[in-house]
Amino acid sequence: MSATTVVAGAILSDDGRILLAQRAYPPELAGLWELPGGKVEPGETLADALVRELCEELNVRVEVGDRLAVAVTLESGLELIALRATIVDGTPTAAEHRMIEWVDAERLRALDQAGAVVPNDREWLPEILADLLERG
Ligand SMILES: Nc1nc2c([nH]c(=O)n2[C@H]2C[C@H](O)[C@@H](COP(=O)(O)OP(=O)(O)OP(=O)(O)O)O2)c(=O)[nH]1
Repeated sequence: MSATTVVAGAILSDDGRILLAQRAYPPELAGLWELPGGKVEPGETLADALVRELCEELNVRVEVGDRLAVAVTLESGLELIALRATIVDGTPTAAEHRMIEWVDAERLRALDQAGAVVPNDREWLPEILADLLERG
C-alpha cells in the first residue's frame, strides 16, 4: 500500500448511526466532520492501518468489515478508501479530534446540507446513508 493512501472508518452501529469526528486542524478543515482514520504506513494493510488509527484517535478496538465501493483520489495523488468497521472493545473518545458524535441519517443529511462535512467525504454519503437507513 502506498504512503499516499488514507484509510477511513465507517463505524456503524446496529441502530442506524455512524460515528463522525470533527477535525481540529488544519484551519481549512477545522470544524468539519469526517470519518476517523489516517495515513497507511509502509508495510501495513488497510485493515491494520485502520485498527491502529482508530485505537490512537478514538481509544477503541474495531473489527474491520468491507470497503465502501467509492474510492476518492485527490489532485494531490492522495487516495481515500473507507472501510466499514464495528467497535468490539471500548467507548470512543475524541483523542485527536475536537469532538465525536454518533449521527443518524437525518443528522448526516443536515450536516451535509450545512456544508459541515469534509468535502472529499461527500462522495461516500449516498452509500453511508443507504447503510444507515437499512439498519435504523
Ligand atoms: N482521517 C481522514 N482524513 C481525511 C478524510 N477525508 C479527507 O479528505 N482526509 C484527508 C485529510 C488529510 O489531508 C488526510 C489524512 O490526514 P490525517 O491527519 O487524518 O492522518 P494522519 O494522522 O495519518 O496524518 P498526519 O497528520 O500524521 O500527517 O486525508 C477522512 O474522512 N478521514
